Amino acid sequence: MNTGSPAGLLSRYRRGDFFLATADRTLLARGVHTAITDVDEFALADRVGATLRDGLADAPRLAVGALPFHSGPDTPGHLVVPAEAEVSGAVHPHTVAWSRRAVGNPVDVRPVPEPARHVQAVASAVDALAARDLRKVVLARALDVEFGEPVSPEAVLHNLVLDNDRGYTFATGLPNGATLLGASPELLLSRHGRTVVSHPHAGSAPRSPDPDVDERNAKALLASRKDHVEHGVLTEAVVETLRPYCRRLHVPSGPSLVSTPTMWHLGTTVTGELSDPAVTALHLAAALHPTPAICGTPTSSARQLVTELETFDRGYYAGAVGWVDAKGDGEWAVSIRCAEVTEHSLRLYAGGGIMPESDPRTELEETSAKFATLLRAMGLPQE
Ligand SMILES: C=C(O[C@H]1C=CC=C(C(=O)O)[C@@H]1O)C(=O)O
Repeated sequence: MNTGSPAGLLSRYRRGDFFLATADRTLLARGVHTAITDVDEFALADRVGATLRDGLADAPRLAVGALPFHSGPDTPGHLVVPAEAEVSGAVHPHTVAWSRRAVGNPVDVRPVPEPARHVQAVASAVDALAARDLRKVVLARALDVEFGEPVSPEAVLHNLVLDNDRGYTFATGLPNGATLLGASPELLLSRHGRTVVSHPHAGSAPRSPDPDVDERNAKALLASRKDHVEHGVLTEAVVETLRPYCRRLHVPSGPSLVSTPTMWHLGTTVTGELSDPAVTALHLAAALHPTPAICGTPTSSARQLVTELETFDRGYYAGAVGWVDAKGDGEWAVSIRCAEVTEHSLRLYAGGGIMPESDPRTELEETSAKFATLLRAMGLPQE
């Protein structure tokens, strides 16, 4: 694998490439040596593992790509062994002097569904929680932004990197030719040797430009029983999934406050030591996905309710984006705070966890606040 300057990697990113910037690493992968798609995520992990282990004399020994929210013939898990890959240190120390890139003016911005319909869906979800014995469900909505001219994913990604000096800023090509790009705060799973880490996020409050309001929002989140229960459901599921794979697991006694430029969240860093070092990062990501951060509990009835109440297909939103190498190491972020980019348009996605106490209007506002990550990178005002 080649090394280059982190800023050089971002400037060389082009539509269709894979790019991931984290707190300590920048990865750019280009071209396709071998594409591997599968609707079964464990089969995908096995096939990718076998391809990488067999040795690739003429390609980097890693695979990059995306898992969808729900696999199907049109949205399979999709990984690529790239033709070339470059890795370097963190990009963020280099971005201070950069200026923003222009993205252009949209000709149309359309919520999907209409906000009033999302409010109704949240109210129906609250009723369904009790009727179907669900602890939590995550409902999302979309925002379609149309441009009169071809839109530049390079410019949006540049601005996302500039805005987000933490978390996981990514772009990846999808099997339908579109690009998924975003800046997620949430680590589904990383594996380095025997060490595995997951950083589940649930429980939200918007950031505010007014420091007093901002602090008040953070304190209210830390004190909110509803958000702690919502977060507890998630951490419990992550811990229960990882436990059989780990000979040691460290789980903090409670969540801590996590900030992004647009949101406050509750997050818990779960750290484990693998019993069997042959289990790859992609296999563990497949085991964890979909967590209650983006689906609900119990998983299958929550997923059923999502299908009934949402009016659009999530595609690769609320899936995972990342890489795995021949050793089985890798890093997978939950694909939230993201958009699917086609030639002339972006579809932005945002969701929120619905609990029995959820207020439909507040849940609508939470999704508006979450859209701000992408809207800001596009130079557009908050919805
Ligand atoms: C589902 C999303 O966020 C998840 C991650 C953090 C907090 C969340 C919440 O408080 O609802 C969501 O579980 C999204 O951004 O689309």
